[in-house]
Amino acid sequence: MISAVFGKRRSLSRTLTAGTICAALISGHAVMASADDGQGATGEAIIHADDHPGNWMTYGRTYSEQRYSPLDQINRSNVGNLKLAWYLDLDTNRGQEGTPLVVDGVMYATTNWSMMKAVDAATGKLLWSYDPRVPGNIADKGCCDTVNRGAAYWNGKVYFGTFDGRLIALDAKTGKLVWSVNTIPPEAQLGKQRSYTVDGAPRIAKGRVIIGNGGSEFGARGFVTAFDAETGKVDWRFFTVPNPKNEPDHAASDSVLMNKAYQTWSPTGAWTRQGGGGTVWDSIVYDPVADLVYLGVGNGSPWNYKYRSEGKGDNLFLGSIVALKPETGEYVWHFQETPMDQWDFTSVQQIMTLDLPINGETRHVIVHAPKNGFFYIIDAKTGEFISGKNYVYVNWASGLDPKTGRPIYNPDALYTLTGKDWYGIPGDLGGHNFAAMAFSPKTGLVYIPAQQVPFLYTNQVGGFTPHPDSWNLGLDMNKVGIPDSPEAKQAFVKDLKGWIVAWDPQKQAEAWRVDHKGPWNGGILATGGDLLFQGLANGEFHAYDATNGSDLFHFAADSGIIAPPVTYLANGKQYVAVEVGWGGIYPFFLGGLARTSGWTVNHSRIIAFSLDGKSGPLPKQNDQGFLPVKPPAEFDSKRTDNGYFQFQTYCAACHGDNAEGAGVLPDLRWSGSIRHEDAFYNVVGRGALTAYGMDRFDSSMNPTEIEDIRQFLIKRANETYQREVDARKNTAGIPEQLP
Ligand SMILES: O=C(O)c1cc(C(=O)O)c2c(n1)C(=O)C(=O)c1cc(C(=O)O)[nH]c1-2
Ligand SMILES: [Ca+2]
Repeated sequence: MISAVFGKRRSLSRTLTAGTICAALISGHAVMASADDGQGATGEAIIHADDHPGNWMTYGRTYSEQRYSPLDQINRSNVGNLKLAWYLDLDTNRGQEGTPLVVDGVMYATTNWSMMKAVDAATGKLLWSYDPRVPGNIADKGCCDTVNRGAAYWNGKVYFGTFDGRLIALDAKTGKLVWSVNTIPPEAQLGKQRSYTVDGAPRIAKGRVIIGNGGSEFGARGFVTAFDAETGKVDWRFFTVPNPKNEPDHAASDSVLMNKAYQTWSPTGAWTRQGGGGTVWDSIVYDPVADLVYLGVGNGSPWNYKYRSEGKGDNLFLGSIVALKPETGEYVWHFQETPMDQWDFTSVQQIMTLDLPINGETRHVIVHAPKNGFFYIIDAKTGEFISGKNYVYVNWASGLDPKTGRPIYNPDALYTLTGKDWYGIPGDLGGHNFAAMAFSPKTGLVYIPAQQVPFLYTNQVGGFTPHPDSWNLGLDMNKVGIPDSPEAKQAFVKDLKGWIVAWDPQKQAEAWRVDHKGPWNGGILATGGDLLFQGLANGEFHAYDATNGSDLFHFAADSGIIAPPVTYLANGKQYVAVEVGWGGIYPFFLGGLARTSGWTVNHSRIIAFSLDGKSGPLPKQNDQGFLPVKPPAEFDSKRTDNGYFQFQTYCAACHGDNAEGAGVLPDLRWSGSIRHEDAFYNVVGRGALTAYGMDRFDSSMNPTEIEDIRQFLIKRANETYQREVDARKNTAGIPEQLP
C-alpha cells in the first residue's frame, strides 16, 4: 500500500492538494495538511512517521530527531537470538558516520568520500551507487576525515552533500543525477584560509533542502543555504556570524547580524580576516510543531578568543541554537550556550524536540547535549532557557545561571585571557560529539553517547599566525591538545572515557550509565522493543535493555563503529542496520592514544541484523593493521625538532599526534616512503598520492621543511619500533607504555 502510493508520488508537485490526499492515504489520518503548507506527501509522511514505521525517512527518523522507532518484533525477550542477516562491503575504508534512510524496502546510505549507495534493505543487494568523484586533494580542507553523515529523501529524490561543497539530487529509483549545485558562493570562498567542506546530512522542510558546512578550524564564516528541492535554486541563505565590515550580504541574516550580532565582536579582531567560524556542520532541524528551523551553530575561528575578538564580546551566534522561519530564513530567536567560545565548543550537536511535563505542564521543548557538557532544555517556540545541568564532568564552568542559562565560568578556563595553559574537560571533542543520542517515550530517558577527552589548550605565542593548508586555531601547534611529557601523557590516557548516560530530562539527572572501554562510540537507536542499539569503538555491536542498561546482545563487527543504527521493516520483518568503519577525528588526531578504546582496523561495511539472519559471522580479515617495519637506523637530530613542528602543524590531524597512527590512515612510521628523501618528497611535496586523499604540501612547506618531517618520522619510528612489535604480542594489541 505504502509502496503503491509512494510510486505515484513522484508526479505530484509539492504544493498540490493531490499531495495532501496522498499523505492522508499514507498516514491513514483523517487530518489533512492544508494545501499550502508546502510539506507535500513526503513532509506529511515524515510528520506521521509512526503510521508507517517500516520506513526511516529522515536523518533522525522523525522531525523530532528522537531516533526512537516503535518497532518491537525484536525486543528484550528475543534480542539474544539476533543474527547477521546481510552485510555489504564498502569501497571506502575510512570513517563511516552515515545514518542510512529506508524508504519502501530500499536503503539509501552515504559513505565516506560522499558516495551514495541504494541497497535492497532485505538482502543487502546493491541496486545502484553514485560516486560524485570528490577530488582527493580536498581531504585536508576539512578537519575530521572525509566522512558523510547521511542523505535526505523527498518526493522521489535523494539528496546529499559532498566534501567539496556540492549538494546533489538523484532520482531515488535509478540513481541518475537530477541536479547538482555548488553550495559555496564565490564571495564566501575568500583565499586559502577560507575552507569549506560539507559532511552533514541535509534536512528538508516545506520543499526546501537546507545544508550547512564545516571549516572553522581553518578559517570560515558559517552559513546555511536553503535550495528548492525540485530545481536546486537558492531560496535563502543565513550567515551565522557578522559580515566583517558590517555590510549587508543581501542574505536573510542581514538585519539580525547588523543590529544584534556585530556589536558582540571587536571590530578589528582576527575574525575579520578568518571568517569568525560558526559553521553549521551537523544539526539542522525542522520542527513542524513550532514551524521553525533550528540551526546548531559551531565554534569560533580562530579558536583563540583573544586573537579572534581581542577578548571582547560574546561573539554571536557562536555556540548557539538559532531559530529561523523555514520559508524565508528570517531570524526568530537564538540561545547562546557558549559565549566567548575558545574551546571548540560547538552547539552543532543533534537538536531533539520533546513534549515534556515540566512543573505540571506539558511543554514543547528542545533538549540538547552540546560539546560543552551541559544538558539544556529550551522552549522550542521562544528559545526561553528552562533548565540546564551538566551530563558529564565539566571543569570550565561551575554551572549555569538559573535565570539566563549563561555559564558561570571558571576564570582559569579563559586561557586566552589568562595567557596560561588550560587542561579542559570537556575538551575540543566535547562531552558528546556527532554520535546521535536517542529518546524513548516508554522510559522517558534520553540516551547520550557521552565521553571524556581532555584537551590542553595552549596559546600560540607572539600573536596569531595563520598557515595555509593547516588548522588555524591561534593555539600552539606543537602541543595541539595533548600534553607532551610522558607522565602527563599517562595521566591524559587515564582520563579518556566513554559511556552511555541514560539521562532523565524531567529530573535533569543521570538515571544510570553503561561504561565502555574508551571514547568515540557510535550513535544510539531506541526501539519499542525496549532496546537500545549501539556500535562501539572496539568494533562490537550491542543491544542493551532500555530500562536498566543490561547488555543483552553483542556481535563482533571487527572495526570500530561510530555511526548510529537504524531499524526498519522489509517484507514485514524487522531489521537493525548500521554502518561500520572506524574513523572521524578522534582516531585521526589522537592516533596511537585512540587505541585505548579498542584496537581495530578499518573494514568498512553496512551490516544488518534480523532474528532469522543466516550470514554470520563476518569473514576473517587482517586485524593487525599497519605492522611495524624496521626503520632506517640514522636520522639527523638537528632537524627533528623542526620536523616535529611541521608534522604537528600539517600532518598530525590525520596521521596522529606525534606520528602514531590509529589503524585508519597509513602509519607513517612504517611507510616505505620515509626510506628515501625523493620518495617522501614525491608524496608530500608533489602529491603522488592525491588520488587517495593525500594532498600536496609544496605551497605550504619548502623541500627542507618536508625533509625535516622525514627525519622526525625516522626518529619516532626508532623510538617506538620495539614497543610496537611487543604490543602485537598482547591480546589487546595496546603497548604497555603508551607515550
Ligand atoms: O568547526 C567546524 O567547522 C567543524 C567541522 C567538523 C566537520 O565538518 O566534520 C567537525 C568539527 N568542527 C569538530 O569540531 C569536531 O569535533 C568534529 C568531529 C567530526 C567527525 O566527523 O569526526 N567532525 C567535526
Ligand atoms: Ca570545530
